Amino acid sequence: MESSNNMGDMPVFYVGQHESKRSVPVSEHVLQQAQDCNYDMLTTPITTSHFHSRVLTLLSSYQAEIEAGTPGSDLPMPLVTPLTPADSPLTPSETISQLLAVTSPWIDLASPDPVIASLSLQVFNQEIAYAAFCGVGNVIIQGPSLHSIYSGQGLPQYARAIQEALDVGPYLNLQVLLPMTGDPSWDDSSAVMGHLGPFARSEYLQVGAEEQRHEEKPRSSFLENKLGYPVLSKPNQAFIARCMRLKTPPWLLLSDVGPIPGLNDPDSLVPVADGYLSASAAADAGDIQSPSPTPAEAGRQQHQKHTSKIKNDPTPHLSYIRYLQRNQPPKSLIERFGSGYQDYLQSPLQPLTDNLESITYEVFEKDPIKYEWYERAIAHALRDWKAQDKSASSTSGAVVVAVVGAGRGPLVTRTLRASETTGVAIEAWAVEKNPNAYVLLQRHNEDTWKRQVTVVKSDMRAWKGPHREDGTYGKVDILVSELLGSFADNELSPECLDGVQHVLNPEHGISIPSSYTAHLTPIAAPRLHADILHRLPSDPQAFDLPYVVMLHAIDFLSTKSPPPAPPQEPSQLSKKPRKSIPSPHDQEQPEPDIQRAWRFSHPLPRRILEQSHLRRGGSAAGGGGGVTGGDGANEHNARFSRTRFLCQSRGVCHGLAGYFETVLYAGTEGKVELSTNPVTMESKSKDMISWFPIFFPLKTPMYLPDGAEVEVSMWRQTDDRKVWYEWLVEAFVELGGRRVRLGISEMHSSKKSGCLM
Ligand SMILES: C[S@@+](CC[C@H](N)C(=O)[O-])C[C@H]1O[C@@H](n2cnc3c(N)ncnc32)[C@H](O)[C@@H]1O
Repeated sequence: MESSNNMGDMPVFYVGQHESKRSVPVSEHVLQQAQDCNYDMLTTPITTSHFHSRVLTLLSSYQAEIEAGTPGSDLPMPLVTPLTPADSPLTPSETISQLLAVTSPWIDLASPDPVIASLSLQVFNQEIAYAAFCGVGNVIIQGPSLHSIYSGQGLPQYARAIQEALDVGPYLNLQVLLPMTGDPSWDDSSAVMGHLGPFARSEYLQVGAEEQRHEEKPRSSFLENKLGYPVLSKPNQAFIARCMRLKTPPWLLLSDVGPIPGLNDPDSLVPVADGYLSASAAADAGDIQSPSPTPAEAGRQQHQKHTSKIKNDPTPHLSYIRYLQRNQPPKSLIERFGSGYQDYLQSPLQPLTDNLESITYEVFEKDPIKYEWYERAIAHALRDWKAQDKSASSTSGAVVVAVVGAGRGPLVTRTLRASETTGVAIEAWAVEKNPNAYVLLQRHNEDTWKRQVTVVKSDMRAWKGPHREDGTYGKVDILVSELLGSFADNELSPECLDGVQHVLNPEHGISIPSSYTAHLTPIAAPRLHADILHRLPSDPQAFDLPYVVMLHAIDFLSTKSPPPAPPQEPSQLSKKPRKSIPSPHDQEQPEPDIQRAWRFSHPLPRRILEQSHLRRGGSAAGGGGGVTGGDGANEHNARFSRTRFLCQSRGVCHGLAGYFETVLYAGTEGKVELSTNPVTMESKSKDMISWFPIFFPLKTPMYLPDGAEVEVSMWRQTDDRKVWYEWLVEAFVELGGRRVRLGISEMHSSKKSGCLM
């Protein structure tokens, strides 16, 4: 279920109330009372217990005939006659669209017994049709039992029923309820009186199926803290926090947490669950794990005081949820900046072939970290240069610094500032090939840089270096560039920097960045897959392209920590720590296994560039040509990696998430680094917003069972005219001590839409 609110900095929670045995029909008065108590919505059953009894009577007469000896083959299917007024509390009204209608939880659409399945389907269809007729917008449907999910038995029947319901009520939103447990023995039907499931005849049940069903205590997600207050475990809090940061956050439904207070006495004053808990409840609400440090007597007193407070709160579960809402951490910078971009697929920029618009530069320049870190790196490099007494390339003795690919000039400003703060004199150059940005660079030089910079309009690969008065060209001591894409090298930084390396001081020259690495991990991303699938008819290459995307509704398939432990007793919860991604709002996310694919560093060793020049010339000494075409002059920038990931829990792989890290400068004062890798971004460049991750999709999603191993082959290919990526995913399992390949993806290739050099 998704709300369409426009979120500000704090998530908004829409909270509904559900009673599985609601005794009164939901009238306008009931709805008003619920809203006065701070619920946003209510559920209503579509049919009554009268209808339920009618269906049970029908079933028992059928079974009586069978027991009396009539062969089942002689009997027609029992037919549920149309609804009567006594069968449903619903009627078309003004308020109906504000209600969530619930289909009967006592049917079993997936039953292996054809009679039970038929009765269930008849009930379900009548309910759906009547709810749609009354003008209901949202219908909640009990999901198939976990037993059917795990055995696969009856699931197609269930799925077909849902498909039919979508035809019967084309304007209905159907929400399928699924338990948050992975225990297949959990039998939800045993908790519902008069459920049709257990009436299935034994000849239709698979051997052992009955034994697998255990009587279950009614379960609750809520735990009691030491003061008796209902609270959620840390993992559940983290799950809610994560969901509430989605572009369209889900609604929350509190199920069987007590009736709506004050219904019998309209004049009574009911306290509103405003999210301000009593001091003691609040102190404890978020921390059910801490042992009570108070002496027994004091604890007893406090408990008594608190119990009376809970008694005075008629909706403690709602109060707690509102408390969580009030205490959600504000959105991080990247979340605020990227809101609206979640799971929105974009084509990667190609700043080498295309000339960027001013607005694109403006977006880059909003990053509060990237430029700051560059300034630090430049300042470190200048201090080291001075301290190590290196000779500079200028005639004046100033260190020559060139920003290549200067855009609108933010890195030039930072370079000048680094010189000022370190007191190291520099000669500043700015090189840019975009003619429009060049206009702004010149204007900046006049207006803000006091003509301290020499601005050059040139492709950096064609730039001969600082032009001297005597007509010669000098060298550059520090070459500053920012040509990185979401997968590090995908905007052709290696090719551009190779092309400008000839201007670098061959002895002491420094490149900022000095190196960068690409990283990847397999992910489940059904929403992205569906989006790309929709594009396929108009773009047959849609699965052969990487996309830049702010990944949101995804799961990391390979994590470093063990899979979630089974539910623990509240008293055990303090023994948690698993390693987790240090994110302010989601401490419980296990750390994904994100592996390095490859690395580039600058400047390149002299001999590698020399060989490249030889190959470009096409001479015999340059070899027999490139393996993917051309003369192979750029082949030193081709890469291949094979990485292996263990996926503890089953899932579906829809593709690969890609990230990068870069060392801007590593010197005597340590390293200055940037990272978009979720594992290291907090420690290396927290709050950096310039880059979203990259996504390499798989055309055919790959099912992975528990414990599967995923092997990713990734290539960076080049034919001297362009650069492209190829990727292939394989899945393996251990069977009887042997490693068996379970599946292999197509070979994906972005060659047709490669990045032009
Ligand atoms: C990602 S933008 C960075 C701009 C700016 N340095 C910043 O950080 O805001 C890369 C810039 O490099 C320029 N560029 C890319 N390849 C280039 C090349 N071969 N020669 C000169 N400029 C280039 C692009 O036009 C663009 O302005």
